[in-house]
Amino acid sequence: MKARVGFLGPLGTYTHQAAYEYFHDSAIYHEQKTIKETLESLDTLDYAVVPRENSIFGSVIETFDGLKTLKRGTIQGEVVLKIQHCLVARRGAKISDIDCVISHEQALGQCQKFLARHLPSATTSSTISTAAAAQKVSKSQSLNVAAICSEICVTTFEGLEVLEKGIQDEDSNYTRFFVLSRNHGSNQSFTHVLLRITPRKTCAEHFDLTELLRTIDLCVTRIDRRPAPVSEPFLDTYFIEVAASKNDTSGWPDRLSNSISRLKERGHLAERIGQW
Ligand SMILES: O=C(O)C(=O)Cc1ccccc1
Repeated sequence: MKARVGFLGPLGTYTHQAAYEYFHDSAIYHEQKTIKETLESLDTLDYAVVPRENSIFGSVIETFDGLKTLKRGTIQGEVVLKIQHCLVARRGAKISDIDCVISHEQALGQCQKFLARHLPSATTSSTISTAAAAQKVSKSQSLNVAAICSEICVTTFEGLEVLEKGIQDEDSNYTRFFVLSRNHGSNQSFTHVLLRITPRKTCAEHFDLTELLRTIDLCVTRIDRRPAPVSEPFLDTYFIEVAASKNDTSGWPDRLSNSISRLKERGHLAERIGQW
């Protein structure tokens, strides 16, 4: 039976491309409206794919906000995609006609230099995804609005054409995506783990992040931080990615379990929300 995979839709998003890169024809793809809904789709689907971070614009906030309260599923893989953005408008529009550019905030952020140089007086407006922006331009009658999206959108939606290709601020533009699975996998040869940690409330003047990292005592490769889902002001949830070094794969699952136990002993909320 084919796996059922939820992704940030509609068809033509980069997340859709990342999902296809991972599952190819072995899956049936189910588009979801938002990143939050994509993560929640694990209630009924087997897998979900969401964007994690971009090499120009950084972490995808909605994804980490969704992971704060993830109820079902774990991260079991990642996909890295090279991203080439296009400026797309209704057929017949010229770049000088454009007074409004719409896209996902990540794509707008990755093309800031292009927009400042070529469309300095255009307004920008964010959409739920890049393909949602292309779909909106396709449905509109206006020649004054353009979307930033993948070239694929020109064949996915009617009446569109590419005004400019490769408009991202750096030629080298990559996005990492997480692949989540509804069921916990049995893969024992993982090299990456994502920990979700909400530190215990501290009476001290400052929360000591160095102490937290010392307690973990593993190779930390990424730290993301979002406000914790509690009413306490300035209490944060940390997403800490740890990786095994090449010559350290054998004992590392045990060292990881020990780290999590130590964190819990010190009163922190600590969970493993992915391993791949
Ligand atoms: O909107 C999309 O196409 C996405 O998949 C999110 C995104 C946006 C910009 C770069 C990478 C991922």
